[in-house]
Amino acid sequence: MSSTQTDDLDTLETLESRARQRPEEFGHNALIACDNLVRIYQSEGIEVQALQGLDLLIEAGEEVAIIGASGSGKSTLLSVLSGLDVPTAGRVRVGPWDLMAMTARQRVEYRRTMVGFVWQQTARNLMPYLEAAENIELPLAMAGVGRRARKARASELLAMLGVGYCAERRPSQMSGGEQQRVAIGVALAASPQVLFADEPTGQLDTATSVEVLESLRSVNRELGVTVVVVTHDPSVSEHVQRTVSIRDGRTSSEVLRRTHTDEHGDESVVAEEYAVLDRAGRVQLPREYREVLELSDRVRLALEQSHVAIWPDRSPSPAPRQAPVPTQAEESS
Ligand SMILES: Nc1ncnc2c1ncn2[C@@H]1O[C@H](COP(=O)(O)OP(=O)(O)OP(=O)(O)O)[C@@H](O)[C@H]1O
Repeated sequence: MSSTQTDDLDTLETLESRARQRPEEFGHNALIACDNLVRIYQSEGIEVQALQGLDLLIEAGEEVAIIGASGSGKSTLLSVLSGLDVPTAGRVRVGPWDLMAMTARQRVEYRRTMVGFVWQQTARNLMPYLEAAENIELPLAMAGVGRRARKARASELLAMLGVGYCAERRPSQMSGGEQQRVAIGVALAASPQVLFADEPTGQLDTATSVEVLESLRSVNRELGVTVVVVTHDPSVSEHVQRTVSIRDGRTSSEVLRRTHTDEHGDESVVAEEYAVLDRAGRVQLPREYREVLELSDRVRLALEQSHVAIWPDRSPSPAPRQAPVPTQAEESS
């Protein structure tokens, strides 16, 4: 066999083995991966697109707030992530669970073991006729955990959440903030990897809200649980490392808070805002920017050394470095 033939065979084998390999899934390292999620509701013959191709990756151990105006799609996203609703299209995975392909039984198992929930309405979180410790013990009893282990888990969680003194109180004997902190304990009873909180401070005053948010932070730091808070309240972002904004059913921007140490060793928290670039290269420009520069329909793009510039269509032509905007055929090639 000539060397050219051998080379050809090698190439064929390489090609075949490459074809057999599955392409790496979007966000395969993330704990939560939403890939191009679409959720369309049909209501009286009218279609509402609540999620319009939403991409979101959350790593294990993160503490994330998802914020957005009313109608932006937050509750829809939370229903999907909590296994209550199935999206119309796209992919969604939480840990090993493919939420698009779960059976009804798997859905129950997922909700019982993988994730915990805290809802806005305190009445939805706690049994009114049970004491705080009994509320935490209830899901453990249902899972067959022995009495002594249940009691130990309840007092450990109540102490960590700073409400050990409420152990023998019923919900009606506790403040709204205390009830929500006990609710966090109930959500954590079965040691889930992820805690979802839907407007957990919606019914609380500012000072009490801060206490509840600090409790969520200690859950994240001390137990390593990934915490996802969904809210319309932008001030929540001051209490979490990462805030993802949803607009029109898509992630639009993110704020990351990092601790910065200066040359004197003094620490300060720096918050930086980022726009989200989706997998197709789309960026949503903030409305304020669009309004100030009257950007609409068509804009000019230019590739600079370290950034991309955007001009309104009516402005004079930018410098010759202007990047050619690829045609659709070029983009998809
Ligand atoms: N079951 C449903 N049937 C029809 N339309 C729905 C349904 N649920 C939500 N929608 C619509 O989908 C869009 C997104 O709603 P969603 O509740 O997810 O937003 P949200 O950001 O959680 O709002 P809010 O903060 O007010 O709860 C809205 O236009 C809403 O009217």
